[in-house]
Amino acid sequence: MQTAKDRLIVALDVDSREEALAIVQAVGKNCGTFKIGMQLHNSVGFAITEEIIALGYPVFLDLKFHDIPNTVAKASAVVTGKSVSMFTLHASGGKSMMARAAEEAKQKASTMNKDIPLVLAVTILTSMNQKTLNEEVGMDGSVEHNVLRLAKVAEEAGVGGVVASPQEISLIRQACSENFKIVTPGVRPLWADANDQARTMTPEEAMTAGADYLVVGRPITASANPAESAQKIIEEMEKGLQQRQLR
Ligand SMILES: O=C(O)c1cc(=O)[nH]c(=O)n1[C@@H]1O[C@H](COP(=O)(O)O)[C@@H](O)[C@H]1O
Repeated sequence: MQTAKDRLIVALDVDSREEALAIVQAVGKNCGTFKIGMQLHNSVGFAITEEIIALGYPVFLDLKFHDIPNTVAKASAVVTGKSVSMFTLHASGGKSMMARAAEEAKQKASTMNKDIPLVLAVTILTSMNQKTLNEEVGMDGSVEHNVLRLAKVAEEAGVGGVVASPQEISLIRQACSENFKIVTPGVRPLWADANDQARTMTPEEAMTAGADYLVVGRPITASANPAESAQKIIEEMEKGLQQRQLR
């Protein structure tokens, strides 16, 4: 059974190896996985993923692939070859793109005799609200309707889970199978700024609602004491897990 700590993913949204390793050193004991996104990866390349894995931490490589199926499938094999534990693609790339990526990750992991990474489909970014989605992106309907629709397509395509806001967890849980993973950014303790996140919940609320993993960046990495902030978040997550077990 995974503890609250195992379920906390800390986003290393910084520019350099040194800044990333300083966070790893500060909060390594207080989280389960480190997420490397386009900022850090595009600054220093795969070296930092390899270094953090070599230190013994699982890495979630969040490059949000969105391209034609063949390109995304081949990129999925590349990141699987780097032994990442999770990686992302955009659900809006379509079913065939997601299916090819999941298949390629499976095959690559099998040739390397390694665990298959958790392939995660990003539904609707947590920074988006209804107005942006409808008027700028041009998707009709509510955010919830679109998240649910994309989550169902992702599950049909054979990926392992989705990235969505905590506000959509219960809807996804009702519509998708129990072992389909839900990873939620947009998590904000009451003591932290929302920044550019639009659809948020507290760590306790997100865990109560049924999230498998929470992604937290700035409330930890930009705080005066990252280890203490991570520990406070874990305690809030524990309360949520207890609520969930009581249901
Ligand atoms: O795929 C993601 O991880 C992601 C999807 C999404 O919808 N919203 C979102 O915030 N994220 C990522 O989650 C992290 C959130 O960071 P903070 O807002 O600083 O907690 C960032 O690294 C984002 O890239």
